[in-house]
Amino acid sequence: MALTRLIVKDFRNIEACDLSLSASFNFLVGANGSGKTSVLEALHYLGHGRSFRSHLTGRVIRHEQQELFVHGRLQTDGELELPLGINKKRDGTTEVKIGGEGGQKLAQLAQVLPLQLITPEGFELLIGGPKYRRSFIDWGVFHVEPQFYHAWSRVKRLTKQRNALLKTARSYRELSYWDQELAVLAEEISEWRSQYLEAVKRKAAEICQGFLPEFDIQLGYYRGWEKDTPYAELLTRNFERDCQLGYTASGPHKADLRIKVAGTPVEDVLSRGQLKLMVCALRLAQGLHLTEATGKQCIYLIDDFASELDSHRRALLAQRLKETNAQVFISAISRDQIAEMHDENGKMFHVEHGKITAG
Ligand SMILES: Nc1ncnc2c1ncn2[C@@H]1O[C@H](COP(=O)(O)OP(=O)(O)OP(=O)(O)O)[C@@H](O)[C@H]1O
Repeated sequence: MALTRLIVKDFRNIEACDLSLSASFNFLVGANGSGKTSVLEALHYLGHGRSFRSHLTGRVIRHEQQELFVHGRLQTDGELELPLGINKKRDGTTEVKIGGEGGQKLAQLAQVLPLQLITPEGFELLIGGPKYRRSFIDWGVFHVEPQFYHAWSRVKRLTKQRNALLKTARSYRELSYWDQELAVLAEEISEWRSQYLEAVKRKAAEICQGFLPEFDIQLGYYRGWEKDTPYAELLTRNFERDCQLGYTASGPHKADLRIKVAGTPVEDVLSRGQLKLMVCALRLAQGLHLTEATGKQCIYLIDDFASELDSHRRALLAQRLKETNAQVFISAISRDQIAEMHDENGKMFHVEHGKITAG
Protein backbone atom coordinates (compact mmCIF):
# COMPACT_ATOMS: atom_id res chain seq x y z
CA MET A 1 0.00 0.00 0.00
CA ALA A 2 1.53 3.30 -1.05
CA LEU A 3 0.67 6.76 -2.30
CA THR A 4 1.59 7.05 -5.95
CA ARG A 5 0.93 10.75 -6.24
CA LEU A 6 0.68 13.77 -3.95
CA ILE A 7 -0.81 17.09 -4.97
CA VAL A 8 -0.59 20.00 -2.53
CA LYS A 9 -1.93 23.50 -2.90
CA ASP A 10 -1.48 26.52 -0.61
CA PHE A 11 -0.10 24.55 2.30
CA ARG A 12 2.43 26.52 4.43
CA ASN A 13 5.03 27.84 1.97
CA ILE A 14 4.04 25.38 -0.78
CA GLU A 15 2.02 27.19 -3.40
CA ALA A 16 1.55 24.09 -5.53
CA CYS A 17 3.24 20.76 -6.12
CA ASP A 18 2.40 17.54 -7.91
CA LEU A 19 4.73 14.68 -6.99
CA SER A 20 4.95 11.27 -8.48
CA LEU A 21 6.08 9.09 -5.56
CA SER A 22 8.13 5.99 -4.96
CA ALA A 23 6.43 3.09 -3.20
CA SER A 24 9.57 2.72 -1.08
CA PHE A 25 11.77 5.63 0.05
CA ASN A 26 11.00 9.26 -0.75
CA PHE A 27 13.70 11.68 0.34
CA LEU A 28 13.00 15.38 0.84
CA VAL A 29 16.22 17.29 0.93
CA GLY A 30 16.61 21.03 1.40
CA ALA A 31 17.88 23.83 3.61
CA ASN A 32 16.25 24.96 6.84
CA GLY A 33 12.89 26.58 6.23
CA SER A 34 12.68 25.31 2.64
CA GLY A 35 9.45 23.34 3.19
CA LYS A 36 10.48 19.72 3.87
CA THR A 37 8.46 19.38 7.06
CA SER A 38 5.56 21.07 5.30
CA VAL A 39 5.43 18.17 2.81
CA LEU A 40 5.31 15.67 5.70
CA GLU A 41 2.72 17.85 7.40
CA ALA A 42 0.61 17.83 4.22
CA LEU A 43 0.77 14.02 4.14
CA HIS A 44 -0.23 13.94 7.79
CA TYR A 45 -3.10 16.28 6.95
CA LEU A 46 -4.27 13.87 4.30
CA GLY A 47 -4.37 11.04 6.86
CA HIS A 48 -5.66 12.88 9.90
CA GLY A 49 -7.24 16.12 8.78
CA ARG A 50 -4.99 18.06 11.12
CA SER A 51 -1.43 19.22 11.46
CA PHE A 52 1.11 17.79 13.87
CA ARG A 53 2.53 21.29 14.38
CA SER A 54 -0.45 23.54 14.95
CA HIS A 55 -4.07 23.23 15.99
CA LEU A 56 -4.85 26.43 14.11
CA THR A 57 -5.85 25.91 10.51
CA GLY A 58 -5.01 29.55 9.78
CA ARG A 59 -1.33 28.83 10.47
CA VAL A 60 -1.23 26.01 7.95
CA ILE A 61 -3.02 27.64 5.00
CA ARG A 62 -0.53 29.62 2.93
CA HIS A 63 -0.42 33.29 3.87
CA GLU A 64 -3.08 35.38 2.14
CA GLN A 65 -4.89 32.33 0.75
CA GLN A 66 -8.34 31.18 1.81
CA GLU A 67 -8.02 27.41 1.64
CA LEU A 68 -5.59 24.54 1.41
CA PHE A 69 -5.88 21.38 -0.60
CA VAL A 70 -4.11 18.03 -0.30
CA HIS A 71 -4.88 15.22 -2.69
CA GLY A 72 -3.32 11.77 -2.92
CA ARG A 73 -3.72 8.61 -4.93
CA LEU A 74 -3.42 5.47 -2.88
CA GLN A 75 -2.39 2.23 -4.48
CA THR A 76 -3.97 -0.57 -2.51
CA ASP A 77 -4.08 -4.22 -3.54
CA GLY A 78 -4.32 -4.80 -7.26
CA GLU A 79 -4.34 -2.17 -9.94
CA LEU A 80 -6.94 0.16 -8.51
CA GLU A 81 -5.93 3.53 -7.14
CA LEU A 82 -8.04 5.24 -4.52
CA PRO A 83 -8.18 9.03 -4.75
CA LEU A 84 -8.16 10.79 -1.38
CA GLY A 85 -8.57 14.49 -0.81
CA ILE A 86 -8.94 17.07 1.90
CA ASN A 87 -9.82 20.70 1.53
CA LYS A 88 -9.77 23.05 4.51
CA LYS A 89 -10.92 26.66 4.54
CA ARG A 90 -9.98 29.50 6.87
CA ASP A 91 -13.47 29.46 8.39
CA GLY A 92 -12.73 25.88 9.60
CA THR A 93 -14.88 24.05 7.03
CA THR A 94 -13.41 20.74 6.00
CA GLU A 95 -14.33 18.63 3.01
CA VAL A 96 -13.06 15.06 2.85
CA LYS A 97 -13.27 13.00 -0.33
CA ILE A 98 -12.55 9.30 -0.60
CA GLY A 99 -12.83 7.54 -3.94
CA GLY A 100 -14.24 10.76 -5.42
CA GLU A 101 -17.13 10.88 -2.95
CA GLY A 102 -17.48 13.93 -0.74
CA GLY A 103 -18.95 14.21 2.75
CA GLN A 104 -16.67 11.57 4.28
CA LYS A 105 -15.53 11.59 7.90
CA LEU A 106 -11.95 12.19 9.04
CA ALA A 107 -12.00 8.83 10.84
CA GLN A 108 -12.61 7.12 7.48
CA LEU A 109 -9.62 8.90 6.02
CA ALA A 110 -7.49 7.78 8.97
CA GLN A 111 -8.76 4.25 8.45
CA VAL A 112 -7.63 4.05 4.82
CA LEU A 113 -4.35 5.87 5.29
CA PRO A 114 -2.50 4.63 8.39
CA LEU A 115 0.46 6.91 9.05
CA GLN A 116 3.29 6.76 11.55
CA LEU A 117 5.06 10.00 12.29
CA ILE A 118 8.55 10.25 13.77
CA THR A 119 9.75 13.78 14.52
CA PRO A 120 12.64 15.15 16.58
CA GLU A 121 10.01 16.04 19.23
CA GLY A 122 8.78 12.44 19.24
CA PHE A 123 10.33 11.79 22.68
CA GLU A 124 7.04 13.03 24.09
CA LEU A 125 5.87 9.49 23.61
CA LEU A 126 8.41 8.35 26.20
CA ILE A 127 8.81 11.33 28.49
CA GLY A 128 5.63 13.38 28.00
CA GLY A 129 2.28 12.90 29.74
CA PRO A 130 0.16 9.73 29.52
CA LYS A 131 -1.99 11.22 26.72
CA TYR A 132 0.86 10.64 24.24
CA ARG A 133 1.08 6.97 25.15
CA ARG A 134 -2.71 6.59 25.13
CA SER A 135 -2.81 7.95 21.63
CA PHE A 136 0.02 5.55 20.69
CA ILE A 137 -2.04 2.59 21.96
CA ASP A 138 -5.27 3.88 20.49
CA TRP A 139 -3.75 4.42 17.04
CA GLY A 140 -3.21 0.67 16.91
CA VAL A 141 -6.47 -0.42 18.46
CA PHE A 142 -8.34 1.92 16.10
CA HIS A 143 -6.80 0.14 13.12
CA VAL A 144 -7.20 -3.44 14.29
CA GLU A 145 -10.50 -3.31 16.19
CA PRO A 146 -13.41 -2.02 14.07
CA GLN A 147 -15.66 -1.35 17.10
CA PHE A 148 -13.07 0.71 18.95
CA TYR A 149 -13.76 4.13 17.45
CA HIS A 150 -17.44 4.08 18.28
CA ALA A 151 -16.89 2.61 21.77
CA TRP A 152 -14.18 5.09 22.68
CA SER A 153 -16.17 8.08 21.39
CA ARG A 154 -19.08 6.90 23.52
CA VAL A 155 -16.89 6.47 26.63
CA LYS A 156 -15.54 10.00 26.22
CA ARG A 157 -19.07 11.36 25.94
CA LEU A 158 -20.36 9.35 28.91
CA THR A 159 -17.40 10.40 31.09
CA LYS A 160 -17.97 14.04 30.23
CA GLN A 161 -21.63 13.77 31.06
CA ARG A 162 -20.77 11.92 34.31
CA ASN A 163 -18.36 14.66 35.32
CA ALA A 164 -21.11 17.24 34.84
CA LEU A 165 -23.54 15.17 36.93
CA LEU A 166 -20.97 14.71 39.72
CA LYS A 167 -21.17 18.42 40.40
CA THR A 168 -24.87 18.29 41.29
CA ALA A 169 -25.68 14.66 42.19
CA ARG A 170 -26.98 13.98 45.69
CA SER A 171 -26.87 10.22 45.52
CA TYR A 172 -25.22 7.57 43.36
CA ARG A 173 -28.63 6.59 42.01
CA GLU A 174 -28.56 9.64 39.74
CA LEU A 175 -25.49 8.24 37.95
CA SER A 176 -25.98 4.51 38.12
CA TYR A 177 -28.04 4.20 34.93
CA TRP A 178 -25.32 5.86 32.80
CA ASP A 179 -22.51 4.10 34.65
CA GLN A 180 -23.82 0.71 33.58
CA GLU A 181 -23.11 1.47 29.94
CA LEU A 182 -19.86 3.25 30.77
CA ALA A 183 -18.57 0.28 32.78
CA VAL A 184 -19.27 -2.25 30.03
CA LEU A 185 -17.56 -0.13 27.36
CA ALA A 186 -14.61 0.70 29.62
CA GLU A 187 -13.92 -2.98 30.29
CA GLU A 188 -14.15 -3.73 26.57
CA ILE A 189 -11.77 -0.92 25.61
CA SER A 190 -9.29 -1.94 28.30
CA GLU A 191 -9.29 -5.49 27.05
CA TRP A 192 -8.67 -4.40 23.45
CA ARG A 193 -5.84 -2.12 24.57
CA SER A 194 -4.30 -4.85 26.67
CA GLN A 195 -4.43 -7.44 23.87
CA TYR A 196 -3.01 -4.94 21.41
CA LEU A 197 -0.11 -4.07 23.67
CA GLU A 198 0.73 -7.69 24.33
CA ALA A 199 1.20 -8.21 20.59
CA VAL A 200 3.12 -4.96 20.02
CA LYS A 201 5.31 -5.47 23.10
CA ARG A 202 6.78 -8.66 21.66
CA LYS A 203 7.63 -6.96 18.38
CA ALA A 204 8.99 -3.84 20.08
CA ALA A 205 11.21 -5.95 22.35
CA GLU A 206 12.68 -7.73 19.36
CA ILE A 207 13.39 -4.47 17.47
CA CYS A 208 14.82 -2.84 20.61
CA GLN A 209 17.12 -5.81 20.99
CA GLY A 210 18.64 -4.87 17.63
CA PHE A 211 18.67 -1.10 18.23
CA LEU A 212 19.62 -1.02 21.91
CA PRO A 213 21.07 -4.43 22.79
CA GLU A 214 22.65 -3.13 25.98
CA PHE A 215 19.27 -2.41 27.61
CA ASP A 216 16.50 -4.58 28.91
CA ILE A 217 13.35 -2.60 28.16
CA GLN A 218 10.03 -3.33 29.84
CA LEU A 219 6.60 -2.12 28.75
CA GLY A 220 3.77 -2.33 31.25
CA TYR A 221 0.13 -1.50 30.61
CA TYR A 222 -1.85 0.44 33.21
CA ARG A 223 -5.52 0.35 32.31
CA GLY A 224 -6.42 3.47 34.29
CA TRP A 225 -7.71 1.87 37.44
CA GLU A 226 -6.60 -0.80 39.89
CA LYS A 227 -6.15 -4.39 38.80
CA ASP A 228 -8.77 -6.99 39.65
CA THR A 229 -11.51 -4.46 40.40
CA PRO A 230 -14.40 -4.35 37.95
CA TYR A 231 -14.90 -0.78 36.69
CA ALA A 232 -18.56 -0.77 37.74
CA GLU A 233 -17.52 -1.51 41.31
CA LEU A 234 -14.87 1.19 41.26
CA LEU A 235 -17.31 3.82 39.98
CA THR A 236 -19.73 3.02 42.81
CA ARG A 237 -17.04 2.90 45.47
CA ASN A 238 -15.39 6.18 44.37
CA PHE A 239 -18.64 8.12 44.02
CA GLU A 240 -18.08 10.34 47.09
CA ARG A 241 -14.47 11.03 46.16
CA ASP A 242 -15.33 11.79 42.53
CA CYS A 243 -18.04 14.20 43.76
CA GLN A 244 -15.48 16.04 45.87
CA LEU A 245 -13.07 16.21 42.96
CA GLY A 246 -15.79 17.13 40.48
CA TYR A 247 -14.57 14.56 37.95
CA THR A 248 -14.06 10.83 37.44
CA ALA A 249 -10.59 10.19 38.83
CA SER A 250 -9.97 6.72 37.42
CA GLY A 251 -10.88 4.91 34.25
CA PRO A 252 -9.81 4.18 30.68
CA HIS A 253 -9.24 7.91 30.17
CA LYS A 254 -6.27 7.54 32.55
CA ALA A 255 -4.69 4.50 30.88
CA ASP A 256 -0.94 4.56 30.35
CA LEU A 257 1.94 2.57 29.03
CA ARG A 258 4.80 2.41 31.54
CA ILE A 259 8.16 2.15 29.87
CA LYS A 260 11.19 1.28 31.94
CA VAL A 261 14.76 0.10 31.60
CA ALA A 262 15.81 -2.25 34.40
CA GLY A 263 13.02 -0.81 36.56
CA THR A 264 13.99 2.85 35.98
CA PRO A 265 12.02 5.33 33.82
CA VAL A 266 13.60 5.53 30.35
CA GLU A 267 14.28 9.27 30.51
CA ASP A 268 16.65 8.68 33.45
CA VAL A 269 18.67 6.07 31.60
CA LEU A 270 18.65 6.60 27.83
CA SER A 271 20.47 9.31 25.87
CA ARG A 272 18.56 11.42 23.35
CA GLY A 273 19.73 9.24 20.46
CA GLN A 274 18.72 6.13 22.35
CA LEU A 275 15.32 7.64 23.14
CA LYS A 276 14.84 8.36 19.45
CA LEU A 277 15.71 4.78 18.55
CA MET A 278 13.28 3.53 21.13
CA VAL A 279 10.49 5.69 19.67
CA CYS A 280 11.36 4.32 16.23
CA ALA A 281 11.28 0.75 17.58
CA LEU A 282 7.82 1.28 19.05
CA ARG A 283 6.46 2.83 15.87
CA LEU A 284 8.00 0.15 13.67
CA ALA A 285 6.46 -2.49 15.92
CA GLN A 286 3.06 -0.88 15.43
CA GLY A 287 3.48 -0.89 11.67
CA LEU A 288 4.52 -4.55 11.61
CA HIS A 289 1.59 -5.53 13.79
CA LEU A 290 -0.82 -3.58 11.60
CA THR A 291 0.34 -5.52 8.55
CA GLU A 292 0.12 -8.83 10.36
CA ALA A 293 -3.33 -8.13 11.79
CA THR A 294 -5.03 -6.41 8.85
CA GLY A 295 -2.84 -6.85 5.76
CA LYS A 296 -2.57 -3.03 5.56
CA GLN A 297 0.73 -1.25 5.54
CA CYS A 298 1.38 2.02 7.25
CA ILE A 299 3.30 4.87 5.72
CA TYR A 300 6.20 6.30 7.72
CA LEU A 301 6.86 10.02 7.89
CA ILE A 302 10.27 10.77 9.38
CA ASP A 303 11.19 14.37 9.92
CA ASP A 304 14.85 15.30 10.26
CA PHE A 305 15.97 11.70 10.00
CA ALA A 306 19.56 12.32 11.01
CA SER A 307 19.01 14.32 14.18
CA GLU A 308 20.41 12.63 17.30
CA LEU A 309 21.62 9.55 15.39
CA ASP A 310 25.19 8.54 14.53
CA SER A 311 25.84 6.87 11.19
CA HIS A 312 25.75 3.35 12.65
CA ARG A 313 22.30 3.95 14.19
CA ARG A 314 21.04 5.61 11.01
CA ALA A 315 22.07 2.49 9.09
CA LEU A 316 20.32 0.24 11.61
CA LEU A 317 17.11 2.24 11.35
CA ALA A 318 17.34 2.37 7.55
CA GLN A 319 17.76 -1.40 7.41
CA ARG A 320 14.74 -2.01 9.63
CA LEU A 321 12.62 0.40 7.60
CA LYS A 322 13.58 -1.36 4.38
CA GLU A 323 12.59 -4.71 5.84
CA THR A 324 9.05 -3.44 6.45
CA ASN A 325 8.60 -2.81 2.67
CA ALA A 326 6.56 0.21 3.66
CA GLN A 327 6.47 3.55 1.91
CA VAL A 328 8.67 6.01 3.76
CA PHE A 329 9.05 9.80 3.55
CA ILE A 330 12.25 11.16 5.03
CA SER A 331 13.39 14.74 5.37
CA ALA A 332 17.03 15.73 5.67
CA ILE A 333 19.10 18.87 5.32
CA SER A 334 21.72 17.27 3.07
CA ARG A 335 22.23 14.16 0.97
CA ASP A 336 25.11 13.09 3.25
CA GLN A 337 22.67 12.54 6.08
CA ILE A 338 20.77 9.93 4.11
CA ALA A 339 23.76 8.21 2.52
CA GLU A 340 23.06 5.08 4.60
CA MET A 341 19.62 4.80 3.08
CA HIS A 342 20.45 4.31 -0.55
CA ASP A 343 17.52 2.59 -2.21
CA GLU A 344 17.42 1.82 -5.92
CA ASN A 345 13.66 2.27 -6.02
CA GLY A 346 13.77 5.43 -3.95
CA LYS A 347 13.10 8.96 -5.17
CA MET A 348 14.88 12.14 -4.25
CA PHE A 349 13.06 15.47 -4.05
CA HIS A 350 14.86 18.74 -3.71
CA VAL A 351 12.98 21.36 -1.71
CA GLU A 352 13.72 25.06 -2.05
CA HIS A 353 11.52 28.00 -0.99
CA GLY A 354 8.42 25.81 -1.12
CA LYS A 355 9.21 24.48 -4.62
CA ILE A 356 9.74 20.75 -4.92
CA THR A 357 11.63 19.18 -7.79
CA ALA A 358 12.41 15.53 -8.41
CA GLY A 359 15.95 14.46 -9.13
N1 LIG B 1 1.05 29.66 6.52
C1 LIG B 1 2.22 29.84 5.93
N2 LIG B 1 2.28 30.45 4.70
C2 LIG B 1 3.48 30.63 4.08
N3 LIG B 1 4.66 30.25 4.59
C3 LIG B 1 4.65 29.64 5.80
C4 LIG B 1 3.44 29.41 6.52
N4 LIG B 1 3.74 28.78 7.68
C5 LIG B 1 5.07 28.64 7.69
N5 LIG B 1 5.63 29.16 6.57
C6 LIG B 1 7.05 29.14 6.15
O1 LIG B 1 7.26 27.91 5.50
C7 LIG B 1 8.63 27.58 5.54
C8 LIG B 1 8.74 26.07 5.59
O2 LIG B 1 8.96 25.56 6.86
P1 LIG B 1 9.29 24.02 7.11
O3 LIG B 1 9.20 23.85 8.57
O4 LIG B 1 8.48 23.16 6.24
O5 LIG B 1 10.83 23.94 6.65
P2 LIG B 1 11.87 22.75 6.77
O6 LIG B 1 12.46 22.62 5.41
O7 LIG B 1 11.27 21.57 7.37
O8 LIG B 1 12.93 23.40 7.75
P3 LIG B 1 13.89 22.76 8.90
O9 LIG B 1 14.99 22.05 8.18
O10 LIG B 1 14.41 23.99 9.58
O11 LIG B 1 13.06 21.92 9.76
C9 LIG B 1 9.24 28.38 6.66
O12 LIG B 1 10.12 29.30 6.10
C10 LIG B 1 8.05 29.11 7.28
O13 LIG B 1 8.37 30.41 7.68
